[in-house]
Amino acid sequence: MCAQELVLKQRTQILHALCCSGSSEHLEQVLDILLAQGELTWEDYQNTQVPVSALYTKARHLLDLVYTKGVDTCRHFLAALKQVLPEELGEGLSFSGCCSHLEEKDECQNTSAHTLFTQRPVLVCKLQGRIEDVLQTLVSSGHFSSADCNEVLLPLYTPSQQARRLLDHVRAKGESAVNSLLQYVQQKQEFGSSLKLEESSLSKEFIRYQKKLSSSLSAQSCFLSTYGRTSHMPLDDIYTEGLLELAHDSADVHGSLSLEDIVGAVGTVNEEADTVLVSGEAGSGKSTLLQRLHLLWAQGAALQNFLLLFPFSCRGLNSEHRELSVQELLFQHCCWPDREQDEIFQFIQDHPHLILFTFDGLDELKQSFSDEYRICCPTQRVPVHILLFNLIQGSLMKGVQKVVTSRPEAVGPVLRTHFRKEVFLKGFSPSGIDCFVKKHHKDPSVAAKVLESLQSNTALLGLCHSPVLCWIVSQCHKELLGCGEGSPQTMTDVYLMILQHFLQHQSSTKYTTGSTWLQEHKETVLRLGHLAFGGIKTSCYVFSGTELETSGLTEKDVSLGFLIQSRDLSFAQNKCFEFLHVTLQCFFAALYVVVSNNTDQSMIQKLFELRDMRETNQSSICFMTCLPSSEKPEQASETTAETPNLQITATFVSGLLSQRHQSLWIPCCPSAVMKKRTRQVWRYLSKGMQKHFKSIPQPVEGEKKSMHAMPGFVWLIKCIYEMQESQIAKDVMSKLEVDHLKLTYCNIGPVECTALAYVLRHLKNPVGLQLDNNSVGDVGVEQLLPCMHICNSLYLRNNNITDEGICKLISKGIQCENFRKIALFNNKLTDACTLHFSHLLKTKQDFLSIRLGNNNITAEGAKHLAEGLKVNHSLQYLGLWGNKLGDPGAEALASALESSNTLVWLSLVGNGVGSVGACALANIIKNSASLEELWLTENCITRPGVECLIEALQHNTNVKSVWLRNNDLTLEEVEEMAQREPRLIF
Ligand SMILES: Nc1ncnc2c1ncn2[C@@H]1O[C@H](COP(=O)(O)OP(=O)(O)OP(=O)(O)O)[C@@H](O)[C@H]1O
Repeated sequence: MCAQELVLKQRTQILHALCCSGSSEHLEQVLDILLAQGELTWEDYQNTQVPVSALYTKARHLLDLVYTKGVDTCRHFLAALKQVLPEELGEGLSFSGCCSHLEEKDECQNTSAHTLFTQRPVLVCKLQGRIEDVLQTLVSSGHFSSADCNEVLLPLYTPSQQARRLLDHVRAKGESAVNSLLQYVQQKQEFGSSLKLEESSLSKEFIRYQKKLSSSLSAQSCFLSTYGRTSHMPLDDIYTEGLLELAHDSADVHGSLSLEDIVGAVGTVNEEADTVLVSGEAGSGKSTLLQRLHLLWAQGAALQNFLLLFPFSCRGLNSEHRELSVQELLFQHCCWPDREQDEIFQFIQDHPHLILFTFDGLDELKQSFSDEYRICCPTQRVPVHILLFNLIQGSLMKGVQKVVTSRPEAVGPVLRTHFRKEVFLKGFSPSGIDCFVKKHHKDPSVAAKVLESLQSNTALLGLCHSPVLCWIVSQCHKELLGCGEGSPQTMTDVYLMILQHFLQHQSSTKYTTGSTWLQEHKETVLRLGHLAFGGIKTSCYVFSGTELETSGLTEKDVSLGFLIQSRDLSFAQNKCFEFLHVTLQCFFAALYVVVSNNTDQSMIQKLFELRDMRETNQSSICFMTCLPSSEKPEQASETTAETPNLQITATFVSGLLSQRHQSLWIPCCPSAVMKKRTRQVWRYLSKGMQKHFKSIPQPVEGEKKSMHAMPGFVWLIKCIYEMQESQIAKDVMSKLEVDHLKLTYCNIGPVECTALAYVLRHLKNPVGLQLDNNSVGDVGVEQLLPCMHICNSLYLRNNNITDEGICKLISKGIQCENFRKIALFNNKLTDACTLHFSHLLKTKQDFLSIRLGNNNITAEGAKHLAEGLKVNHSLQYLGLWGNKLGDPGAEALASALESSNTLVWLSLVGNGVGSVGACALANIIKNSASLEELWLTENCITRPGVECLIEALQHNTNVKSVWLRNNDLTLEEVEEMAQREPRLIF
């Protein structure tokens, strides 16, 4: 069949292929090609591109046109179509044979204006992303006015349409303007020879490259590395959703974010920035989350608006010592295009919004962030960390979206200004732990036993919110289920369990007592410890064969499974190794510090004093000053990225020196040395705490003495907890004299709650404990119970607490003499919790304040509360704003409180109580001798409701204000009533 017949026969399919996307882009590309080939004249082009015509009309016009022009034009048309829509044509349309006899038209016209035609498709592609620059050149050369520029830049045009309008305008301006444009193009090095590029080869090569990149990503990310040699666990089988929250409150998000939300618009705080930060503690699952994103993209299951995804690991980038350009970075570190490298890179530059870069573990990068050295040229070669910083800031490859992961401590204020938003990864939720354990153990009876043992050991359950610890616990289920009374309580216990698990897995001997297994493997542990410690000191997480040899590691040591082969270093010539997880490296480093006879005595001092340096905000690296200069990393410009791992190491040192583990060391180490090391750690912890307490400012007269904890405080209490030495907790805490302890926004989860309770229970005097805006959760609440007796007030705003947590909290609180106030707004409470509060009110006749704002309490809950309020003679403050009490709820509360002689403050803001509710509440005003403030803002109250309140106020001089803002009243009503009763606040 000839081309002309084909155009006629397949008219419907061709029309559909050109227009079904709704965008005119495909049609315009075909027109560009035909214009370039001289198959269409400028007049033909203009007749087709009549601005007011619909897309289908234009396409039909083109089909008619090429048909009437004859078989040759039809052949060129079909070839152009195939070039623009190769995929489409593979499926629906077949033109085989008809495009094969294309002959290049020998054009001998040689004017510049003619070049605009012949090169049109390439110029359209190349000019995108540079339009403003070109326009500036044309304005400077006097060829364009600002009105011309505005016409080109009309916002309704897509970037490619802007490029076409630019070419058309330039053509209309004459030869000189055309020359000026072509000169501009020639000057740009990257245009050069690529002007001769065949568009068809780019699209084909691009698709080939995309496939290569996605299959390599799929291969890299389909298994989890922690399962290393023990088993191959497909990510799809084990991946469990973690808790993802925005760092900044956002009205449009409640609860956890989805993976796609990470790159979505939700929670954006800086519109100008292209980089999203995912931050989370060690082992919270940041790398795994990125791995999941990569896999989903490669499988075509998510992020499909990105055509290319380039994954980087900062750990891998540390080993790149060459200077690279962006192009080299992308192609050499991620995926090499077999052909058309420059064109593919040009495409990336021209379509930044279709590209995603991910950078895992910014905290592991040896150089700290600095924005001193700015570059914007993608072909400029610079050290890789400078490339990285410029990409993050957006001075390079503006518009490309980037996702960066890091521990929170490693991100300083300057770097933070470059983020579009920050998302916290908070590890597993309680149901996540459940789900993970069930996925890990295919045998449901084993999973059930593991979960049961976690429920009976809530300290361990708290630890399992961290995915890496949940993995260890699941991996060591045999040890866990067999350990009876000595079930792990601390992070150190859990890591000792995995140590024992791996060592015994390889050993033929079965040990019966704890001490023997370590003694047997002491040398191996020390060799691994030496390697780990050397790495932690210098922020090195990847080791060459030579480094393994220097630490004396044997093949057998390596085969134990603590070390795995690095996969980030595809460019490295030789095999490299890394620890299964960086926290395991910290653990081995700590083992080395504790057990080795060779460690410098001052090592412990350096580990613990590092803390002080950070607390006093000195960014110099104390620990590093002790190293030989060859081992020092570059001067940190902002934060010391390596500090978190030194801190974790120090925490493990505290745990390993605990009295509970002394029996492990007796056969390996002289006990005098161990005692000395223990005393040393004890001293530093004690000194650290005292220093912290001394920094508390003296209270202003009349105010309570309050301590706002610095992050170092949380770390110190975690070390004390790891030591499991109640004497040290007692010694330290007896010196703390404050009335209020504030730990808001301190990343307090269940693990930190365990440590807090461990030390706070030794305080001499009761305190107010403020833990607002953390991730305490029900498990954390349970962990706090041992220190409830010392809390006179507890503030737990925004902490994911449910009725279950409240049930435990109240049953303990009732027994605590000092406990008088509780604030729980913004949690997940429902009517079920009010039964417990009612019980509290009935039982504790000295309770002063209950604040339950922004939960899900309805009239039913109000009725339960009323039961308690009726018989309570102490409550002064009751806050229930932002619930759903309605008028029945208000009525129930009013009847319970009307005879209260203690209630001073009542807030029912935003509860839809209406006028009926307001009239009922007026009875409290009428009868109460204590009430001072009643808050009824946003309650749909109309005039009759306010009239009741006014009437009641005439009988009460004690009430100071009744807040009535945003109710259903007219301006005139407000004015009139405010005059009648000045205590009404509108
Ligand atoms: N979402 C998840 N589903 C299943 N397992 C997970 C998940 N997240 C983490 N894990 C387990 O925890 C281990 C540690 O997680 P990961 O390395 O991702 O943490 P990280 O936050 O990147 O740690 P670090 O900051 O120390 O590098 C993983 O190797 C895996 O075994």
